[in-house]
Amino acid sequence: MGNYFNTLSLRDKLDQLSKCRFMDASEFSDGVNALKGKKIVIVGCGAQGLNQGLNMRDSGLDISYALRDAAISEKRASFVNASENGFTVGTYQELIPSADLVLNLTPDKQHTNAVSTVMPLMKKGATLSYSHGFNIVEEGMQIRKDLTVIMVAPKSPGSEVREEYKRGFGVPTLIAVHEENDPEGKGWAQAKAYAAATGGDKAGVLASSFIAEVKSDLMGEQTILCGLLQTGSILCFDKMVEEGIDPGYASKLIQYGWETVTEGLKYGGVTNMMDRLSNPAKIKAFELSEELKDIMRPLFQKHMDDIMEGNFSKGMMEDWANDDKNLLGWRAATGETAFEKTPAGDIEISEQEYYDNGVLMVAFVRAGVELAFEAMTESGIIDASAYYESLHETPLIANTIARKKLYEMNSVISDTAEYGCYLFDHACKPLLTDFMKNIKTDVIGKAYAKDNGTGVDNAKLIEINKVLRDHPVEKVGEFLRSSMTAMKPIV
Ligand SMILES: NC(=O)C1=CN([C@@H]2O[C@H](COP(=O)(O)OP(=O)(O)OC[C@H]3O[C@@H](n4cnc5c(N)ncnc54)[C@H](OP(=O)(O)O)[C@@H]3O)[C@@H](O)[C@H]2O)C=CC1
Ligand SMILES: CC[C@](O)(C(C)=O)C(=O)O
Ligand SMILES: [Mg+2]
Ligand SMILES: [Mg+2]
Repeated sequence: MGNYFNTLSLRDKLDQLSKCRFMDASEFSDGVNALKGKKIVIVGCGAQGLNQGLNMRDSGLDISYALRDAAISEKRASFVNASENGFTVGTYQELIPSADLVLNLTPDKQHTNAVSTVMPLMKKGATLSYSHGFNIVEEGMQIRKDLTVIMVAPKSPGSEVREEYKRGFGVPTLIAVHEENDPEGKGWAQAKAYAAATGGDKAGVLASSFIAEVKSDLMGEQTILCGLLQTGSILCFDKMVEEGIDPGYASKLIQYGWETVTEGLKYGGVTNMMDRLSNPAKIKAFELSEELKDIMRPLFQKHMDDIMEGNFSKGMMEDWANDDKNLLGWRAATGETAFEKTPAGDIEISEQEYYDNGVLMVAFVRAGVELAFEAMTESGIIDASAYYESLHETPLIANTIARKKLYEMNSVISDTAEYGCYLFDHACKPLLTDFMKNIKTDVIGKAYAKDNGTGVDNAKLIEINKVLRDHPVEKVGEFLRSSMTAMKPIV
């Protein structure tokens, strides 16, 4: 075993990275039929395992959970989650041999161990599925040649996979078939049915590759999705308190502010989010985000390069082998931040006030979305995938912060994402020290002056609007959102 991506020629690498086709709704006309009546066994009942299973059962499929013996005998959270939701739960020996489709939804760190244990028990010709391709791409896991290997990767935390499904919508999903494991040619039909069963087809599905999924997923989660939201939360909170804003107000503005401003993003892209500001505030947010882009661009590019070259996965696997020393230290430090420890105050903040008093947060979101999108597409990742990984998923992660701050975000996302989030955050905060020295409460904590004495420079405003609307993330976003007809408001 070794890094599979690094064994490929440059030509093959580029070919795999560019595999990403937006699927037409008509390709899902067969719904879940390819899996109807099949025995589907999920290994692991955590963030993705439980929520995907609930959606798939509601879509009419036969779902049960195979858990480790100790999880059953000790009645661990996974056992309680599955059994209290009325699913059949059994040991590997009891459930895996008769399974037609096994969903490996254990943490990535455990994949080699879990797959090595489960694979010998799988019947000939069965299918093994992943929701993230790290084990295949970064670790080079080899799967028995009679087994079909597919991937159905929701571009969302597990909790939101369920919430969006209950709203009658879904989350964008990447599907793939491992080319080395499709002996019966049934992989694509099963992956499509699985994506339909989780509701993914309502939001948009990309027919992609394991490689394209891994490289884009790691980049999104480390930078804009989790890393930058963590950095932005901590810096904005500390600044407000330093400048005399009531800590309860500051805490609330951030905890719920990301969710509110990124709801505007989800509906109408960066353009709509920025349009929610007054014209003077929009000009200010644009200027701040341009500055942020210049400062943070090298860091975004470094993360993309490290992911592509395998340096990121190597470093994280070294931490796995070192009992997660870095991860656990970073997790503890996050729990000690003032933002995390200050409860949101019992103060009414209107939807518009989140925008008006959160100009810097809007600037962070615009800068992060555009930088992540640019770094991904410059490295060969297709624009639709980069859009889902940057712009569309940011509000889904923001929803988790609204529930219980950074603790909730970092608990709900995968261990891989959590590691990358801290790695980015620890590199990003020092980079922004000088930038933050010039920040005052006019852009975070209080409303930006409607007219700061100079009025609005029309020519400048027109130019800014053009720059925002002409960014490639806005172009592809307009196309992808046109098929999201079932999207429902959250805020
Ligand atoms: N978190 C998310 O929202 C997303 C995750 N993904 C991907 O989905 C997959 C699952 O991630 P996630 O849902 O976060 O995982 P979780 O950490 O939530 O999964 C925990 C589950 O895995 C079980 N488990 C842990 N170790 C082992 C092991 N060695 N053998 C068998 N079972 C084990 C646990 O059972 P036990 O009770 O026995 O400990 C528990 O049921 C990953 O590939 C991840 O990258 C993709 C998109 C988003
Ligand atoms: C954002 C992190 C993620 O990739 C996800 C929820 O999509 C993960 O691995 O948790
Ligand atoms: Mg992801
Ligand atoms: Mg991930």
